[in-house]
Amino acid sequence: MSEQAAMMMSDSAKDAVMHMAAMTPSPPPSMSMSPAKPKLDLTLYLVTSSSLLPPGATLESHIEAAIKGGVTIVQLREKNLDTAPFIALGKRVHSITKKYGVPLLINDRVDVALAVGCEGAHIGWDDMEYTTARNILGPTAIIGLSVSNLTQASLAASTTTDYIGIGPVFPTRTKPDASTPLYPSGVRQILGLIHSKRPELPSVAIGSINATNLQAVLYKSRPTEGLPLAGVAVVSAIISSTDPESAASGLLSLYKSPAPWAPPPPSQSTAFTHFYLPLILDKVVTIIRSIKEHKPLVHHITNAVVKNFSANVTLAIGGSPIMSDNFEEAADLAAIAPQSACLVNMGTSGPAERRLYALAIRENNKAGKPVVFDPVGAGATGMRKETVRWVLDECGYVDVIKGNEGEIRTVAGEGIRMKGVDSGAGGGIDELVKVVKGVAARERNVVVTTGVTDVLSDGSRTVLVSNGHPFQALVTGMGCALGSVLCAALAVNKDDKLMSCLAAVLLYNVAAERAVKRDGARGPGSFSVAFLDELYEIGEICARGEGGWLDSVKVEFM
Ligand SMILES: Cc1ncc(COP(=O)(O)OP(=O)(O)O)c(N)n1
Ligand SMILES: Cc1ncsc1CCOP(=O)(O)O
Repeated sequence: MSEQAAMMMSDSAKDAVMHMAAMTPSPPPSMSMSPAKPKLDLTLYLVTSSSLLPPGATLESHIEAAIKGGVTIVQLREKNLDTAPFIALGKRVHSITKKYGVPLLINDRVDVALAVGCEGAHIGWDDMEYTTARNILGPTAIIGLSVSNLTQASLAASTTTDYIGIGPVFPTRTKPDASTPLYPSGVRQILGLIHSKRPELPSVAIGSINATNLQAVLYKSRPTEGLPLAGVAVVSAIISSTDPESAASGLLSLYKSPAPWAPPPPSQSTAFTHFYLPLILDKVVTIIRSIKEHKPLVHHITNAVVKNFSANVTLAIGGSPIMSDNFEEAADLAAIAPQSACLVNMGTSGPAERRLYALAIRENNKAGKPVVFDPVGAGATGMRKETVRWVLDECGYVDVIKGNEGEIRTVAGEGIRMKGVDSGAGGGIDELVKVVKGVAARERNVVVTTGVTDVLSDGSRTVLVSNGHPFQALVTGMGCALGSVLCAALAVNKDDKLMSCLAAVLLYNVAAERAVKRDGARGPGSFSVAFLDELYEIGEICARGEGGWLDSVKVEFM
């Protein structure tokens, strides 16, 4: 179809042409858009929307600047243009993209793509059916398909599409009619499904991706098996910028650098790989000694009930506690100390606290400082469930989630209701292990579940710890203050987060056992004082390089 023909045709005539093309089993060579399939690099995918340009900017100059900044593929997505101006714009833009060897695709309008003679089209579920588009554009055109759920992903992966656009990842103002946000965990599920159907098929994510969340999207969406995202697609992050070249180069450099919270390659964190107990306990001692040596800062965003006890626990192990709910110092606190971590405990949270969690998590992510999230009472109210979802889906990355069984089951999505904030009970330990592993794999972090037997997992390695004492359940703040110890251990040992958590849990629970053996620990009150003494004492023992206190550990590796 020629440019003129496409411009002059009514919609029904166009449909008729498309329909005829659909009936054609293989396209005549003249319909092919280019002799060979252009190289597809989805790394940084610019999707346009002229309406979002800053005042005075032109789409052409913006696209050229963005390509100079590193954009690898462009999609012309202009919802309000009639056919003739759309084709004219397409031709102008194509003359730019061709200069840089960057493919240009047209959104929705296969006829416009054909008239422009560009490299292909991107089509959604309300647009032309894939086979029809392929028949019209020919085998060498690049054609991408949108998917917003598993059913669409399954259908799209059974076509010969060149790539899949998964979205929206987050809520976005750019596409008011977009489906429910998938968040990185939903993208991950879709990637898993695509892998099972077409293992080589590349995908990009789209929907409010920007410099703040790009690395979290990449990291959290990465499936255990199969291809990770082949790129990210953005509209406003580049189009609305007054400096599109820097916006693009900034995104590209974030894309190419490892996330600050990503653990080093496995060869550097060997200690926990073979579950060799003496080696592991050696490492536990080293971590506890290191807390005393480096006095890591633990920024507590925690509930009023437990602040005092948490500060005392942090001090007893050699850390440096700061309790701050101040928006204005969250960024400084994340950056100020060479070794620090942030505890986000949602014990008493409301809308203001939620905004603070978001800020603190982002600032600590940026600074490469670990974040521990304690979803206190997660299942108790709708608001708490929503806070959990929001922290995990929208606030960036949390390195560790720590909670009791009921809380972790809620995080897993079981939605059980809890009475107050005490532990809920579920099935047996094997079933709990499955849940804990599942959450850790989904979030790509470490999950610590406290109970008579604590279950720690990073999604592939799991360890059970059965130390501790029933008095722990009778002291307010005892569960929350474990978050402080986890933070201190993570701050001094980021290489193997599961190992840091194990060190914290062993220190905490062995201290509890030793506390009840002390003279005078008659009940919860005297126990809590003796417990602080024991935390301190074990730190001193570790500082001397001694590991005898670990003789009583009850750990099982799975
Ligand atoms: C790369 C990429 N992925 C998804 C979309 C969304 O396409 P669609 O569902 O057709 O919605 P509109 O863009 O037409 O509003 C996309 N455009 N690009
Ligand atoms: C086209 C599209 N498809 C899903 S979300 C979206 C819009 C993305 O725009 P932005 O990057 O500005 O959120």
